[in-house]
Order: sequence, then structure tokens, then C-alpha cells
Amino acid sequence: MRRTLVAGNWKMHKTPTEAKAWFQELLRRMPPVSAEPALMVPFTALAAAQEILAGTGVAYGAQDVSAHLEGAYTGEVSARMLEDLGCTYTIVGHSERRQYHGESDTLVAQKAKRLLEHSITPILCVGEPIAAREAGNAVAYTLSQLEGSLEGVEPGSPDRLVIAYEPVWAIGTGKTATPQDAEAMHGEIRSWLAGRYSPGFAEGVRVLYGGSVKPDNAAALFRQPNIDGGLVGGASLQLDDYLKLLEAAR
Ligand SMILES: O=C[C@H](O)COP(=O)(O)O
Repeated sequence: MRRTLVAGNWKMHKTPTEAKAWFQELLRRMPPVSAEPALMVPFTALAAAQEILAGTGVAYGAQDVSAHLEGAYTGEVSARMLEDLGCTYTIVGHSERRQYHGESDTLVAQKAKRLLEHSITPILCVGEPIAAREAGNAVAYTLSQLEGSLEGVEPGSPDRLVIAYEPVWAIGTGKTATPQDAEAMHGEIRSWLAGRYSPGFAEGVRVLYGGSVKPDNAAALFRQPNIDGGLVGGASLQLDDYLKLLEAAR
């Protein structure tokens, strides 16, 4: 049985001070929930996450990691540093990094491997741009990206990998894939994972949907059999909305 994961991706929002206040308020207001709450925050907010969220059942992590182990790599943050900060998850291959920072499938796979070496579960993002969807190539595009981004990546057990399907045209646009379209893609992803790893492995991996998930559309998405939660940008910034998303995952 896969536990629904509601992962917020704050992107480049909130100072450490703002994050600290938000985490405290979350713990004060969060009712018992069946879904797993998780927050992917800027590097600068991770110390506050560790101080306030560690041991509470609210997981946290970063939005990127270096592909390098250690050394003269100015500006980079290593998986070992994230492990020391208590990160459970970390995003790799988000479309904004692929698009604005030129990240290739090969680089994304290297990053996923670094995380696995340091006890952090990668949330690996894939998803097609609008041109691929309009050309009828959405599945082929997404599965090819998945294949490249998992090259040589051996998580061992299904709880050590999370896939996030995020159609690029749905991110921050207010356009969401219909639950049926998203479910169809998630089914394709799960079948592909069964071939790449094993059917049992694929059955245990959580596949999240991302792209304009909001309190009013989350329940219909999360109800689909192959959608195991969300990777949520905008709606994870407001505490009221984030609490509604957790509620929608019941
Ligand atoms: O990682 C999250 C996605 O990019 C979705 O962002 P959004 O919920 O603001 O559309």
C-alpha cells in the first residue's frame, strides 16, 4: 500500500525567518493526517526545517543537489551536506532546472545516485513540454526522459525512489492535466518501471503528479489509482492551502 505523499516545492520563496514561522504554524495547526507531509525548501531554510520539523513526521528536503561528491565546486551543495541536515527527500531533474540550467538526463541520473549514496530519496521529475503533447508524443517523451534520468540508478527498494510527473505546460499556469490524462501517464510510468526494475518494485514506487495542483482539484487527482500524491508549487506556499491539500489526500 503506497502512502500518499503531499510534497510542497517552495522553489525560490521564503527567507529562513519566514520558513521558521511557517513550520511552527504548520505544527500548531496540522490535524492528524493519513498522507505524508513533506516540504522541499530552499537550501537556506533547511537548518530551520531540521530544528523544527525533525522527528515530527513532517519530512523535508532540498530542491537540487550537486552531482559531485566534494571539492572545488563553488556554489554547489553536496548530498552529504543534505544528509547531515536530516533531509529525507530531495528533488532532482525539475523542469525549471532542465530548462534554465541546461540539466541533462545524464546529470539528473548522477544527482539521483549521489542522493541514494547518502540515504536521501530522490524525487525525480519528468514531463513533456506542450509541443510534445500537441504532437501526440507525450508518453514517448516522458518515458525517454525517465529512461535517461534513471540510467545506472539502482534504488534497491521502492521506498527509495519517488517519481514526479509534471507536464511542463501545467506548471504555474493554472492548467492542470485532467485526472484521466494524468492517470493514463502514471500508468505508463508504472509499467515502464516494472520493465526497468521489476513488477513488485514498480508497484511500491510512488508516482506524484505536479502542475497547478490546488485545493479544489487535488482530491480528484489523488483519488486516481496510480497517482500517489502531488509535488505542489504555488499552493504549498500558503499554509491554509497546504493544509487543504493534506485533507484532500485522505
Ligand atoms: O514542483 C512543483 C511544480 O513545478 C508545480 O508547480 P505549481 O504547483 O506552482 O504549478
